[in-house]
Amino acid sequence: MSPSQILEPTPELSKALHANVVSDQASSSIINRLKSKNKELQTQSVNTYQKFWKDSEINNEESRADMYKTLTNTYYNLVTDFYEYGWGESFHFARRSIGETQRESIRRHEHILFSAARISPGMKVLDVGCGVGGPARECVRLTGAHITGLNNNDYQIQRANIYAAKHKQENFSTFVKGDFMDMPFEDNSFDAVYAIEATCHAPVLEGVYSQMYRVLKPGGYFAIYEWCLTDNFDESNAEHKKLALDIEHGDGIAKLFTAKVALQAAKNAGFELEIVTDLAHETVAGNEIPWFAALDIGVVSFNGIQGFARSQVGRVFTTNVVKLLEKVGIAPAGTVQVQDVLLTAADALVAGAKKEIFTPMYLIVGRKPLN
Ligand SMILES: CC(C)=CCC[C@@H](C)[C@H]1CC[C@H]2C3=C(CC[C@]12C)[C@@]1(C)CC[C@H](O)C[C@@H]1CC3
Repeated sequence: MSPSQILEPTPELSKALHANVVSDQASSSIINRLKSKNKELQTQSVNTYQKFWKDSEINNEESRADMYKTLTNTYYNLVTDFYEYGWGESFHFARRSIGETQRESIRRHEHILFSAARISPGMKVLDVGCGVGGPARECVRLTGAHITGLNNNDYQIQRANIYAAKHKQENFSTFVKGDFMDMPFEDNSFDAVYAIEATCHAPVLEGVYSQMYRVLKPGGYFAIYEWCLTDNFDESNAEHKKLALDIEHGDGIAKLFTAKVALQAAKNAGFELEIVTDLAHETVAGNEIPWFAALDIGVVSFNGIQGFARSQVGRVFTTNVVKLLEKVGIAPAGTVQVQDVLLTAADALVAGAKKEIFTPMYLIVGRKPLN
């Protein structure tokens, strides 16, 4: 396969691929969304994504890093509908306390970060890698700040705008298309910047953190949840390497970095660090249920569609429905592969968490010096 066979995830492609979906309402079902895709383009997008990981000249770390925009953008063109179906509007994990619902825990995890970033009413805040805007909408509700969501994926931006309209938040949020390694904003333009499980898509962490530093006003706060390999990760251990690769493949990540690299990158970017901790390994009352439990549910769950989708029976059910839809021509060819990629992600994330070699919540909070 040659890179010339790559289908670039341009705005035109996004329009053609999801044409009927974006004009649809916020809550259209996954079956309707799959039905509305441009089948040919969806199949070519699946093939493009898989080239980064299967037999092809771009199946290597260097190509994935060089082509991180194509890799991650294509990934989100394929998985966004599945994420919303099986997870919700906030694409991140959270620790849970006994009696707390999944949705409550997700919100609480966001509140922890908003409060660490000292976000208050009227502030101008940047959400880097905002997904379909779930955390941004919660930040508006909680703090009364104005949020700019930066995202390089056109489809997610369109979804975020649909949700903003549904929640009557158009005056409190703006969603901007752009690359977080080269942000389309002036220096010193935001009062606070945060990123939730998004900067792991960068080919170089220092690159994205330096951009966050540049656009932040002096004295402003930077707060992130980073996906990292922990100190237990052993580069020479084949099982560890395979898990890291499966997480990368399953989650659209060019390369996972260690917590040490992330910490050094934040220092090099210029931040004065105030909090650095792995929340996955913090034993604090109120967080009895680990983050990965949401993907390790057991045989079956009747806790809403999303709980069911994540259970063993739900996973098999979804795979079989997608197979059937693909067979009868309702879903584009390749959709089963997308579900498979996601199941690879789920298994590798849970295994990586249990071996304590991976965390999705390495918390780094810092400040841009006043002078
Ligand atoms: C990729 C990054 C940096 C963040 C996203 C984290 C999570 C929201 C996703 C990671 C694995 C995903 C899976 C699903 C939803 C979103 C994630 C938890 C599904 C439950 C969606 C429905 C599918 O049928 C199964 C998926 C398993 C993995």
